[in-house]
Amino acid sequence: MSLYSTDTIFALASAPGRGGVQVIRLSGPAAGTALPALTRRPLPPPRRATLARLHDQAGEVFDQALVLWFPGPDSFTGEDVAELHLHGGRAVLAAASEALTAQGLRVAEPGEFSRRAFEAGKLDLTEAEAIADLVDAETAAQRRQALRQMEGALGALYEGWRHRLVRALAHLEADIDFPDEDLPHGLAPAVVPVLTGLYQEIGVHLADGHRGERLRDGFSIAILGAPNAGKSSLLNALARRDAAIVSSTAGTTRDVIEVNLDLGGFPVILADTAGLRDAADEIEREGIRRALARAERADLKLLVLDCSTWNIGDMAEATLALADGDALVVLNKRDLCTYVPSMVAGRTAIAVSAATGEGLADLLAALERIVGDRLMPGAAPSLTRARHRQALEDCRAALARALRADLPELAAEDVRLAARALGRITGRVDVEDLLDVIFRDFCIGK
Ligand SMILES: Nc1nc2c(ncn2[C@@H]2O[C@H](COP(=O)(O)OP(=O)(O)OP(=O)(O)O)[C@@H](O)[C@H]2O)c(=O)[nH]1
Repeated sequence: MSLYSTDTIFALASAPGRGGVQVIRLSGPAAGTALPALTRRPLPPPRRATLARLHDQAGEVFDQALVLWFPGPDSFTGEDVAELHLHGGRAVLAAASEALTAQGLRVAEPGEFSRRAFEAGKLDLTEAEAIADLVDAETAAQRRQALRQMEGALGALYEGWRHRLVRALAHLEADIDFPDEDLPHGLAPAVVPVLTGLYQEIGVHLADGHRGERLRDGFSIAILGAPNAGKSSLLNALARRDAAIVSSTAGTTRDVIEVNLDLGGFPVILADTAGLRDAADEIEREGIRRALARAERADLKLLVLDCSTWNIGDMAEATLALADGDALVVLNKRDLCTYVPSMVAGRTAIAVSAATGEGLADLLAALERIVGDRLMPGAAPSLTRARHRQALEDCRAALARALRADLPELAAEDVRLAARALGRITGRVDVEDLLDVIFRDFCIGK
């Protein structure tokens, strides 16, 4: 249980500042007395918005507001909860905070409402994480993913797997503990297909190209190329603002400059980098080192070549060396070229002019397609955090050990570890349900 679970907490649930309405949420055992103390009236009927005048300690009315009462356990936190829908403004907020503090309520810690909801069993950890993701979502695809997770899709997938494991474990343990009992035959062998099946399913879930994590964090694209190819101009044109400095002096960009884009609902982080060449200047060399490091981490590289000066001999070798599977070739300055090749080094090239805007729509469409293919959610919910991935990898490693184990006792221990690893994702790590399964399925000892 939380350290503070007997405290009654309150916090501003809406964004601070001036506005039509601001919402203060209260949760805890004293919510049911704090609300009548403010309204000087009995509690309103549950879950019904009621207009009330709110009073401070001295009896002065500080606002006329809508109040709501959510008695526990049917509330977000599972505790008694009240909401004050006040007029938005600093003085009203200050008066409400003072009145609540005077009644012994305290300001909530960050995330404390969700934490209480988790502790009351109202949410699992994946759902709590999804609330944070929904609030942070900046694009439509991020919002959809967060909502799906908040509605429990990811938690249900992992809980489903955990239940299968717990069941398998119950079978294994029953075989170990009660070898002479009147149990169905061949229990332990029956466990093998369950473990192999789960091992494979988790493997497929993990091999998703990190789409859920990418969608949450943003798909990263690094713009690379020789100095003066027009990388900064391209970034500015795609971002529709002057984020990076453009100049005819080669070697202008020294550090990595990032802008966020929304490409067809998918979040993209576009990074401009220093032009690649053998630089004499120490700062420029550091810029190039950073450019290469950024390219290494990028999900996609845009190799920008100046089509007016370009020929294969001139092209910086480093640029070509970077042209691995995740690269798109862009021929810039097409306004200066009479001939624009459609292929470069065996790759399709997209010709654009960052100066006139020509070809940018084609480039954006190509990027949108690539990003969409890589991030589009599948039928099953995607894992969204490195924490989930780590736990699933631990689970899979434990399953592999269990399948290789010589003794049922050793197999059982690894299956237990595998189930715990899954439990870490949702926050359900209890073994009570294991006992439930044993007694329900086998009626051992009646
Ligand atoms: N005509 C024409 N000029 C362009 C185009 N794109 C960029 N330029 C010019 O090319 C020069 C270099 O542009 P930048 O965007 O600074 O090039 P960069 O690749 O970022 O250069 P570094 O920072 O040195 O690596 C500038 O004078 C731009 O105005 C284009 O499509 N057409």
